[in-house]
Amino acid sequence: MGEEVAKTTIDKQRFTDYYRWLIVAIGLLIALRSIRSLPVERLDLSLLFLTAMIVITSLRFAIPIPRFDTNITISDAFIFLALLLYGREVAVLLAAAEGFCSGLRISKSRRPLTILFNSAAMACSTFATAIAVRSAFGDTSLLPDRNLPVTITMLCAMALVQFIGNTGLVAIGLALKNDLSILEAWYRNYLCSSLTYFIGAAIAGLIAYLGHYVGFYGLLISSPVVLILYLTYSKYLDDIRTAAAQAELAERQRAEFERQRAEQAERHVRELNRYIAQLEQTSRALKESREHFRYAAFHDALTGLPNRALFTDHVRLAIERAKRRPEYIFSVLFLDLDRFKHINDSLGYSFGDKLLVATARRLESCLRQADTVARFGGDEFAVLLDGIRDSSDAVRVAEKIQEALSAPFTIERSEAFITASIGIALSISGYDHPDEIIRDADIAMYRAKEGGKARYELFDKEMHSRAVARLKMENDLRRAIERAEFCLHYQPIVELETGKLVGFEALARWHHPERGLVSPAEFIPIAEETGMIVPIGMLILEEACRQMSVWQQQSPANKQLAISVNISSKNWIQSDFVARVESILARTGFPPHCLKLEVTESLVLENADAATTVFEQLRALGVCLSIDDFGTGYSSLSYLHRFPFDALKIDRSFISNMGCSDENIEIVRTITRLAQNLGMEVIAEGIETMEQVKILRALSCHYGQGYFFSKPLAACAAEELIRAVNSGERDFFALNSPPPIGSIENKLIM
Ligand SMILES: Nc1nc2c(ncn2[C@@H]2O[C@@H]3COP(=O)(O)O[C@H]4[C@@H](O)[C@H](n5cnc6c(=O)[nH]c(N)nc65)O[C@@H]4COP(=O)(O)O[C@H]3[C@H]2O)c(=O)[nH]1
Repeated sequence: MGEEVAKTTIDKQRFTDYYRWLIVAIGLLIALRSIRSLPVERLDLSLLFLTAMIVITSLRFAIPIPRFDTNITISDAFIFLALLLYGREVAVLLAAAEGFCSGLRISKSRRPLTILFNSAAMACSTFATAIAVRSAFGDTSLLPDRNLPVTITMLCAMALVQFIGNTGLVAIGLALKNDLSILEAWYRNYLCSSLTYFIGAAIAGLIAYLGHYVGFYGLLISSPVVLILYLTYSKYLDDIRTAAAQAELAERQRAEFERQRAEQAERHVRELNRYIAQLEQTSRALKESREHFRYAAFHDALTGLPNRALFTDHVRLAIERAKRRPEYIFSVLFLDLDRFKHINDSLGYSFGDKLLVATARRLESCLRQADTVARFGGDEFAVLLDGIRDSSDAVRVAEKIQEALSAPFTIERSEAFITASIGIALSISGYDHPDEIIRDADIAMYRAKEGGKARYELFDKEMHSRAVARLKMENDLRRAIERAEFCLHYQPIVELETGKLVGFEALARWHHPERGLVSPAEFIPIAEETGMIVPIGMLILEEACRQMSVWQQQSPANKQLAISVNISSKNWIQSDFVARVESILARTGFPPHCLKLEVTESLVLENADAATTVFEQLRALGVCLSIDDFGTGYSSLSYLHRFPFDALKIDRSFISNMGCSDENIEIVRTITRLAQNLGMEVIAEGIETMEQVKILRALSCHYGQGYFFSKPLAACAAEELIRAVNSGERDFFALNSPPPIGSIENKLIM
């Protein structure tokens, strides 16, 4: 391929050279002919000057035309002048000379053929011009005699033929060399140079005309003016060139500036795009986190169920709908898993969490799409049944839930069984606020718990009244602590063998301003639930120790009287409980070994770890510990040896039933033996008959308390009892001896 191109190029060059040699040959012939016909008689000094001018100007001077790729060569003008003044032969020879000299000037390669071709082309074109002008206008030297339009036409014709002839010959050479059409080569390279020919012809015409009037020397004298004009024009061109260069430089600088600005703008756009991308990413992340937070704010993290806030919102919408459409009924079910704490304690919190998640899924499976199940926290769930017909629909769902939960849960290869207590509240009661219906469902759920758990209860107005009453009691209880409305009653504890008074059990009473004495069975559970038992328990303990200390000091016979005080687990799990007991003993001066703290077995088991530590510390103080209501718990016997108990109180239910069956007697016997084997004292509670005393004696039970000996007595009555026992006026086994009735209330100042 490369070789082919090279061959083609060589061929073209060869053809171009042939052509040039042809023109050189023609030009030579024309030149020879012109020499032969040269009008020697007309050769003068002016012609010599003209020849010198042509040689000098064609060698040296060419005036470039700004914006056009061509020059005005003054030598053209001198050739035209020679034609006008001396005729064809002189003009042809001078043209050949001019072509040769300008060839030397123009040709960069200085190739002889190029220089000769240039010379020959000038000779040929001048020859043709001379013939054409002569044919059209006759003798050219007659110029001054002609009128102006003819002169101008002739000069134009002269310029045109010379232009076409000269540029045409050169264009053919270029076309051959560059493989172009002649017209295209001519058009591209020489069209714009036509101007130089016309200007040359005009200058020649002008000089010839002036020469006619001022003569050769006049022209010679005026030539400095021409030179000045030339130099001025040349200077003018230099200025233009300088200005153009400056403009070009400015343009380049501007272009460079524009380029830099464009680059900067592009950089800015890129940076902006980057920022936009970052912003979009940040905005996406913010949106995601907003969604996440929104979800987290309204959902339970463990089960993914709606939380209380979202559930309340759904209930609010249901209430509004119920107000708009009276026939619309909805229901709220409040669920609490029974004994879930035991599952957590025994199988661990992680297991408990998984069980809650599984429970959530089972609850969902029991409901329709329109219903909402939420987790309120812990083991509490709530269900909103949307659009039901009546209470039977809600009951059916509650039963369905209980049935679904009754199937065993298999988690981590362990099986767990749970039940739920469910409270149901219906919208027909007319609610204004979501909290009200949720509260009522909660109340009903508590009722279900009280009723034995694993059941449901429908909320009714009576429950509400009870709840309101309970709330009132809570408030009253708070006030009771501030106003010290509590007092203690004391129930004697008797040695069964001898009938000797060994001590008392302190039992709290609340002296309510409106209701009179309130039983502890009523207010202690509320105090425990609300935490108010903590301050109440410590007040009672202090008062019991203070009172017993007073009685002990009244008589030497009383020195060994002990006091048993019920202590709630909420009290003894307080970190400073032991320290507080110690300070009470110090304040009241009561001997620690006469203080017996009674704890309930079920509460001990629920807090087994804390119990072990606290009980050992209490034992270290010298305080005795009794386990109360023994036998009512579910794992009574197994844990007895784990804790440092000094005494065991057999629950009243076993004692009162002893007369009914031998079985109960056997139970009491077993408990008594077990306690004695473990080195513990045994106290029977709730002795009401002599027969029970006899049985208990036969079973070797040490101590007893109950209405048979005395009801709990107010402090002054108990004091009277002590005095009567000490004086022998009172014998606990003498059935007819009048018991001091504990009707006198003793208001404590706490
Ligand atoms: N039917 C019958 N009842 C008898 C007989 N003998 C005694 N009782 C009653 O049985 C309860 C014995 O107290 P408890 O088992 O510790 O049971 C107590 C105890 O668990 C709790 N409690 C009483 N006072 C306090 C206290 O100060 N602190 C704490 N945490 N709980 C207390 O309240 C429960 C009830 O106390 P009370 O109403 O005083 O009821 C007392 C007492 O009056 C009897 O022969 N027959």
